[in-house]
Amino acid sequence: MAEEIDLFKTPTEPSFFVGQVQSEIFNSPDSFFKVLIVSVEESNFDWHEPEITVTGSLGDLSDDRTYRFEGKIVEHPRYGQQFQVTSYHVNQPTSKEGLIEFLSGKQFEGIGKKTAEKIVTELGTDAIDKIVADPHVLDKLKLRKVVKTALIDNLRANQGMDQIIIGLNNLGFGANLSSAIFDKYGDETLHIINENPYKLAVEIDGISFKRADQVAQRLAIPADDPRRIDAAIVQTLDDLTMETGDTYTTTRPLLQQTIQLLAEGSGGHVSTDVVTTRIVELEKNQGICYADKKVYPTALYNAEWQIADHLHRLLTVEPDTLSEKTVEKAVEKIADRSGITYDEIQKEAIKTALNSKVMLLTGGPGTGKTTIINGIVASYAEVHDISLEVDEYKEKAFPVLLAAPTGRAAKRMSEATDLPASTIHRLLGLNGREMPTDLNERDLQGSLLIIDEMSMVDTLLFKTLIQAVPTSMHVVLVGDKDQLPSVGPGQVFHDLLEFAELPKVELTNIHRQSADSTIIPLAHAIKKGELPADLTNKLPDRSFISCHANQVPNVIQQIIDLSKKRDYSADDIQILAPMYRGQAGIDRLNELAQQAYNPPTSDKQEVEFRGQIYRVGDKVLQLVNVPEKNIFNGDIGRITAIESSKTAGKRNETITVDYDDNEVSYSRMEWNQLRLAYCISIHKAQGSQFKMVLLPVVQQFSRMLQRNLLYTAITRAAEKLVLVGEPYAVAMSIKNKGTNRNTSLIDRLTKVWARHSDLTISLEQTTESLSTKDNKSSTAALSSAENVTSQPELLSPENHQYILTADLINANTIDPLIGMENISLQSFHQTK
Ligand SMILES: Nc1ncnc2c1ncn2[C@@H]1O[C@H](COP(=O)(O)OP(=O)(O)OP(=O)(O)O)[C@@H](O)[C@H]1O
Repeated sequence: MAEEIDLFKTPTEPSFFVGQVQSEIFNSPDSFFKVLIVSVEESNFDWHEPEITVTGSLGDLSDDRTYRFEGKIVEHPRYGQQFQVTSYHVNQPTSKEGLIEFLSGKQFEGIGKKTAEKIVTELGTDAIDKIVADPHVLDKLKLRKVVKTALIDNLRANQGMDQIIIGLNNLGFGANLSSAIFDKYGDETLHIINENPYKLAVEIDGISFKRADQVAQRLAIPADDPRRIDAAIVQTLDDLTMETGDTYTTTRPLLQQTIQLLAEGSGGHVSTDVVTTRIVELEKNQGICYADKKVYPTALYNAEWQIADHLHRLLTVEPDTLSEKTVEKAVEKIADRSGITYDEIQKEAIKTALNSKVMLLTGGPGTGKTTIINGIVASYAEVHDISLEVDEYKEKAFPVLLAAPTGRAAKRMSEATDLPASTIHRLLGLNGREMPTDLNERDLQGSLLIIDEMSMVDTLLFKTLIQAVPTSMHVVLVGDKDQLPSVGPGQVFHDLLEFAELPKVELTNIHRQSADSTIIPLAHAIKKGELPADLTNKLPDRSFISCHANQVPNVIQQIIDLSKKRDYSADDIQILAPMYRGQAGIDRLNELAQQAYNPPTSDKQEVEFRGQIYRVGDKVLQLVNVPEKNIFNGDIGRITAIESSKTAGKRNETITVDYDDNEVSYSRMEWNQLRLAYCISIHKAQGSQFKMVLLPVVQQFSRMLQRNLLYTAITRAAEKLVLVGEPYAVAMSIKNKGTNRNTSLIDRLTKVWARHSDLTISLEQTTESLSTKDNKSSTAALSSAENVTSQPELLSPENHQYILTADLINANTIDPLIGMENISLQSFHQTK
């Protein structure tokens, strides 16, 4: 990829030339970056060739028009002199007379000389650029609506997109971000940015508050502009919830960190008083939410209520009643057919699933979750007389929907059930890059939905999923409650299991024979907080190699060498670690394993990217969801080909990765989606299992050492587990139960259920009153029933703001470490 143009550098006198596009050498499919050959008809620099190579962010240029390109000549080490474009436009008249002539020409219907004159007098000789950048500049000219629309449309069709790309370029955005911004806002891009550049931080993935703040500085937006402060508050709140996994924070961290973020931004420091006032104002306009001394991002606040509402909606509709005998018979039949004797809890799980609209199923490793998913699907098909032959559903939707949060977990689910399974994102038609506000309802089709690896599902994704479930559908949520919670905010599965009203079953009997596995008993012991006496013993399927953190690389090296002799390939072994840095960290171990499994040779292509070497044959990890290419966060593949700048030229560099026969090609711009995968983080390994797991556990990781992290890592091992490091570190993590995340889901569920039972009582009273013709009490009962809303707000708005303000003042004054100026009581009293 060409280096992105940085227009923040002090501009020197720009060079320009005028010419027509002759041919296109490169056109990036994912951004506006292009390389063109353009004729040179006129230039203000020394150029003696008929053509020049042009690079930069460019729209689709037509080859029968003449353009004026501005920018600079750069010397490319391989391709020689090139013209790097910073701005370009159709070569149009620049004199007043020429422009009037142009605008009153045939192509602008309804504009005569007089109107054209009016436009040029009002807007100047750069009228066209101004109109394209922001059509609202025409408002003051009072043109007829049809004329105005035709003018704008015509100008935009010819150069609207170009102007937007240039505008974005001028604001310092390179080809990639420009493309993301243009995708979102289209023709309105520059207008929206001019009106509120901070929208970029809130709505475009990859643009931070600080970046938006830089743009705002160019637009001379003052430091204490409400748009700036609001954006900083929202970003701080999002950052805090992402860092902690909580769905809310409190006023103190919000106030402190917002002030800090503003001070670090290019706009500079803002007083506590002003920030306090904006927090109150933003809350009033529902940009953030405040309840019970907790501050929520609006999307998360709403999501927790919506999850509760939707679960209630599903559960209030009775499932088709199945007689106990029918269910019993079906389960027996399925057990016979599969040759399994279900234990009592397993039977109960299948029966509960058949008789409940929503059911939670949890259990540790080897307790039969997969077995029971199969049992539920088969029994469901049996009692409802449904065929599970996929071929029979060419015309209609398959009735059983199976999904998991990661591609690998979905694949395992599909292999275990012999039925189609997909990621939740794919099921919902999401691309994984949506902002919370984009996540709307999509009705699913089918009658039974089973989600596996439910502990990985976060609040926003679950809300999107559950709202797409039609009321007639049965839902079974399966997971292991003791595993790590989701990466995104919330601990949905944990909270749902805590809520008494939801049907649930916990599988507790371990069915994988302990003779086959001592890994499973180890996992169950850890789950209970016990340190097994045989932890450091050498057992057939697990061992513990004691060593200091500094020795970990050496020991891992030896294990790899030994395992290679025993025919374990890099695919069979997965090294897991909780941290990237340090001697026993992911980066170091990746380097070492790469050298061991895939050392450089003269015939193997390799490239360097961000300090890491990628070589043909390397095991790599996909870091984000790209459903269009059928690859998902956590997928592991192998590099099959590399086109480096040496072989294909810098513009065509690619890495090709094979993910189980799905070959995916990454242009250089997409290489940041990849990482070496010999060693991956425990979080990334969730939802996957590996033949052999190598797990360094050292005190160096202390901050990360927690029981559920260790438990998750250990349960990834299907056949062999080798722990490497300090036994004391294992003891430490078993002891450290960690803390639950702060969420309000249980509270929302409780309130929604209580509200509906109140409502039932109220309605019963109403019916009774009506039947006794007592109009007075029936009116009261009706109004109390109607008054119940999804998000009960018992306080008046004024009281609510008063409490928030008081809370903010408290947050500032109580903590002597904040070191901020004391808040004046002005805003407090104003609100009061
Ligand atoms: N009732 C049973 N009788 C005999 N074997 C069983 C029974 N239930 C499960 N198993 C067997 O126990 C093993 C573990 O079951 P299963 O894979 O369903 O558990 P799981 O909870 O999904 O495990 P993991 O989370 O480790 O994948 C399998 O080999 C399965 O066939």
